[in-house]
Amino acid sequence: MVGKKSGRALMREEGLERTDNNMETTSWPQVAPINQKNYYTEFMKREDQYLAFRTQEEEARNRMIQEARDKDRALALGVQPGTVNVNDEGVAEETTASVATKEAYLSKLIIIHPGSQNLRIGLGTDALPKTVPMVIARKWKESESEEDGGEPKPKRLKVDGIVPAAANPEKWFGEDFANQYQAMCSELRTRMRGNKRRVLPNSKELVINFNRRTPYDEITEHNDMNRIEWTELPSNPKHAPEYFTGQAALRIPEVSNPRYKLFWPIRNGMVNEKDYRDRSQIYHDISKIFEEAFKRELGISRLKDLVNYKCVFLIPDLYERKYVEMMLDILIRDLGVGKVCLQQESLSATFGAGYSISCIVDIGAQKTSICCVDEGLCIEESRINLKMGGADISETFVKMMLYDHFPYAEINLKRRYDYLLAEELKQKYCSMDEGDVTVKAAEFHLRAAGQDTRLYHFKTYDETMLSVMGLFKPSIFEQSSKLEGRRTVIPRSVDLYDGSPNDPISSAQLVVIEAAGGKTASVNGTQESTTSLAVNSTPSRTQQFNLLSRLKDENELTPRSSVAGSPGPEGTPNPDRDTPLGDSDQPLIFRDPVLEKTKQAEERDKVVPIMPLDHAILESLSQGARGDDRKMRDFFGGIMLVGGGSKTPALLSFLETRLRELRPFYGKEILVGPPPRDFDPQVVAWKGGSVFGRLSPSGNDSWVNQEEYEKLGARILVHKCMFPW
Ligand SMILES: Nc1ncnc2c1ncn2[C@@H]1O[C@H](COP(=O)(O)OP(=O)(O)OP(=O)(O)O)[C@@H](O)[C@H]1O
Repeated sequence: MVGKKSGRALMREEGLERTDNNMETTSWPQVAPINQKNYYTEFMKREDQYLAFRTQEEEARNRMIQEARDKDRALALGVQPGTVNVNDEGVAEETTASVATKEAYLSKLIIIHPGSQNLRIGLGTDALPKTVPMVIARKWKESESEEDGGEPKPKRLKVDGIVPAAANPEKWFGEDFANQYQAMCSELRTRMRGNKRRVLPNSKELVINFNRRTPYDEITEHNDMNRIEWTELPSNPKHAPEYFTGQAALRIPEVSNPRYKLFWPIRNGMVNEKDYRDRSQIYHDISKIFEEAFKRELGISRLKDLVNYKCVFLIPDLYERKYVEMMLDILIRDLGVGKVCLQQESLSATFGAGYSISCIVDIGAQKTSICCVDEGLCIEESRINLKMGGADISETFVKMMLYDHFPYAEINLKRRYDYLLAEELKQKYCSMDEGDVTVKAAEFHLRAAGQDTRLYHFKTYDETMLSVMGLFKPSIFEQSSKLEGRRTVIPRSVDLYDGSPNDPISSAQLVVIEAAGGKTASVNGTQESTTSLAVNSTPSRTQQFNLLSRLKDENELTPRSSVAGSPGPEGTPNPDRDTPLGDSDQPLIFRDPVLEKTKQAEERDKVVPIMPLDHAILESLSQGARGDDRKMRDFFGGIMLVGGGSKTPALLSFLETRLRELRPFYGKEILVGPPPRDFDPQVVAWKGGSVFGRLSPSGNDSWVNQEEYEKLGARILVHKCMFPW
């Protein structure tokens, strides 16, 4: 029987071999293996397999059903619901019913724009947001001004162990500051002379002499018409509230019983790791600030009602993933908001202004962000985040005034009333108009809890302009503490699969960091040499993968710690590691991509990215235009300044002139403007969030609801963000 299989063999093949008692070995049905060559699967290939899309579809279906029901009900009542009627003059009018539905929708829409200094919050029905300080005061053993042995801000340097006497304030801030300040003064004088402005040689002396010898006047409390209402505490300290938020926190007397300390949970547009020791405290502080704002500013007294609300939340353009994840968790899980949608600040500012293409420069309190926006998208590579802003201007203004014998020599920005005073003086007197650089008389009231009001008279000269000029010469700003505590509380975000850092970074930001790395102070205050952080230095994922596979194929994987080309044990070259690959004579260097990315991220974290504002804008523009001259001209013609710092008088025209000087080729095409229609630059981004939130649910698919968040957490953002997550 050659060539013929036995019956038993056939049965074995089919799995039907029977035992001696003639029964099958298994009762399980035998499935023939499928041909792997024609293997095909639809797994994760259709939208309906993703929870995010499925939920959207379900919602759309439910909405349609609801609308049909509403329509039927309205027809039964004799009104035309949700339609547009054409009136006698042929003008389209929305019916009362549809307007009412819209109103109801907007009254359940919350827009939140948090900042380092201010929180802007409002409902969809509000024309403008409410602004509250983004601060919380908690019961503490000492107030912030008593910490560090009462070290004042700006810090007065000690000479031979003691702070120089008030008669010598020029020595308070060190030689470096003094030299820079003097250089800026003479530069300004030269510039003003060049612009045919009158410069009196003895202006500085006039100011110093006046400030040195003018005493203050005292006004008794009952004669002070504008006295401050301080936050009242119960006489029994045991009954004192655990915390205060917003304006009430700023108005707690310094030496209260019990003591309170102010915490600002956001710093430079990121989580404040300098003043906090653990993540949960930051989390709860932010949550409390939002909760109080919901109650006091929006009138939502019961948190459980928030489930019926939607929230548009504005995040920085160059956000940190951990920051965004924390905010989302606070809103959805801790506070119970029904739906949340994330929106980038610059994009939102263009929505608020109604521009389709623009370069947004947002000068806030502690950060200045720059980003080119084109057709509803932030151009990723153009995003820049500079760690400087209005707070630096305030501090530098105070330093310059003190240097020029400011009569209130004890000013300490860590004290609440002094911080508010500095803000007031800056906003009142600082300007970028050269015409304002004259000797001017000024005055202020110093109002501190428990003491009589003092009326100070003083004079200013060029301090008012030079402090703002710091935006163009940021080395005059105090940088030493800007990186304090960085990465001590919140670890860097890493990729779920390979563990490499995955916070977004842009080419423009890398250029800023590289430029700053060579000359700025690092965390420990020492000078660092420029580190190579250029975009091209990082191999792309495909390159890394190809290299790895080649290495694996050739069995040449070197251990992580050893690098090819480094000497062998006795300092001799290691032939195993120095083997050339293919035709190349170069030794193969295997770099662990994850390790390298981590190192680069660590290097970046050690540098304060500061750069003159005008140069940073040019860098962002060139990355945004990507070599397209027409785009470049469009961006140059639409530079919009927003944020509180942009309200400084004449800053726009000064910046415009600087940019035209730097790029004479584009000349008058360069236009720097405020938001249109006299919009407050501080709230234009919030307004854009409101515009975005008003889009009909079918036009906006970036809402994250509670159910999705419970199931997938922050991973849902991959499908929900309009920007790459
Ligand atoms: N009229 C004004 N002139 C000059 N500066 C002003 C004026 N009004 C507000 N500022 C400054 O603007 C800053 C606050 O701006 P803004 O509210 O945009 O900051 P933020 O959003 O809280 O901060 P960040 O953008 O850093 O997160 C403060 O430094 C404040 O002193």
